[in-house]
This record gives sequence, structure tokens and C-alpha cells, in this order.
Amino acid sequence: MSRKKSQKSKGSSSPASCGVPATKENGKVGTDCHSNGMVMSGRPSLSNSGEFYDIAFKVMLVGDSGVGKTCLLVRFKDGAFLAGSFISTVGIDFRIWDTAGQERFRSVTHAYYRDAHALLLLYDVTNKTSFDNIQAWLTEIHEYAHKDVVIMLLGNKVDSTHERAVKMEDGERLAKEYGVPFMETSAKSGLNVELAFMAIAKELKHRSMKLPNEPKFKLHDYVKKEVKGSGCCKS
Ligand SMILES: Nc1nc2c(ncn2[C@@H]2O[C@H](COP(=O)(O)OP(=O)(O)OP(=O)(O)O)[C@@H](O)[C@H]2O)c(=O)[nH]1
Repeated sequence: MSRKKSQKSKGSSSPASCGVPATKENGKVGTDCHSNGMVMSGRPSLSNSGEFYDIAFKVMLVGDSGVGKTCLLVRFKDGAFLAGSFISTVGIDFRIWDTAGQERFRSVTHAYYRDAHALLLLYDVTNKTSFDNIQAWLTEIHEYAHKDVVIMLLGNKVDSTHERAVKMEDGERLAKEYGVPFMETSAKSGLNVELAFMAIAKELKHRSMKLPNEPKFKLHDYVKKEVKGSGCCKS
């Protein structure tokens, strides 16, 4: 769709582009990922890595602390998994809009909802509280985010089958109740990670281009068709 226009960096202090195509067919939507936020770059704009994109979108990852927001983004961006404990996100990185899951930083996050085109809302399938808090996150999103924001619900950490505390059906039910697409993911195994970002990218691209002869992209249908199960042990 858009062309990535090669341009050398002008010494921006921002992080490197992840260089992952956001759509697979007919060219690319460039993506420029940050810690828990991402620019999917409609006019040509300079990414943080010094590359031009035709379309730029802001995508935020939100959810309780520890649900795996940073890991999911790192998995998508670098194809890597950060195991073990590391420092929790404590606000919005100066280069980015990196959302923190911790309650005490929420007020910082509110300001960033306004600009977001899409929100990936995460819970941890091994942590029931993180799932119970999804309604509160959705209330907050409806209060602060743009009314047309694209929302996708993600149940992360499905690789931890023995510790599962939230059934897939419960995630599906909640998503249906709020009319948002849903999938389970694993930043560790990579399950559905690319799909989640690709689906959002496709939806945003179709919305922004509004090509009269192109059939409307149906995000829910696309997700249903493409999503992969964890392949094991639903509790
Ligand atoms: N097993 C498993 N562990 C994960 C997965 N994703 C993240 N983790 C682990 O969960 C912990 C928290 O991950 P983070 O990515 O820091 O969580 P976060 O949502 O960004 O947390 P905050 O920055 O505090 O909001 C780390 O120990 C990760 O290694 C996953 O898919 N599977």
C-alpha cells in the first residue's frame, strides 16, 4: 500500500525502526515500534528511524502491569522474547508513548489515549485479576480515547498452560460483549503476535484509504479466519 521512502536519519534521538511490514500483499505499511506504543506510518512522514512512510498510525498497548505488553511488542519488533524479571515500565518513555500498567502511572497514560488510532488491550491468561480489570480499562478507553479507535482484546501468555486461570471462552465472551475482536497470544512462543499487529494495520490502512472499489475490510472476520489456537489444554 504505502511505499517506504528511503531517507537517512537526521540524528533523531528516537529508537530504531523494527522494519516489519505491516501488510504482506501489495507493498508495505511501515512500522516504527517503540516500547509499548507503535507508529504505523496518511501523508509521508519521517519515522523515528529516519525513514519516510505514507501512513502513520499510533497504536498503544494497554493493560495491567505484568501482562506482557513490552514483551509482546518486542516479540513483534525483534522476534525475541524477554524472559525473567526486568524493570517494569514506569511511565511514558520520552521517545514514545509507552504505557505503564501500574495504577499510579495511569493518569500519565490518559493523555496518550487521545492520539491513539488503535489500542491493543491485554490481559494475562494466568492472572484472573488482569482479566477482571479489562472492564475498567474499557471504561477508561471509552472515556479518554477517540470514539473510532480500533480496539483488540488479547489474552497473553497462553504458553503457560498449567497456570491458566482464564478460559479462552471467557475472553471470547467479554470481547463479544464489547464488540471487539479477540485472540489469545504468547509473546514467548510468538503465537498470534504478528497476526494481532497485522490485523490492526490492515484495518487502519483500509479505513484511511477508503478505496471505492475495494471491499470493506472486516476485522472480526479476518481475525476469526486467521487466528491460531494454543493447541493445548483449555482449562
Ligand atoms: N510465559 C510467558 N511469560 C510472559 C509472556 N509475556 C510476558 N511474559 C513475562 O511476564 C513478565 C512481564 O512482562 P512485561 O512485558 O514486562 O509486562 P508489561 O505489561 O509491559 O508490564 P508493565 O511495564 O509493568 O506495565 C516478564 O517476566 C515476561 O517475561 C508470555 O507470553 N508468556
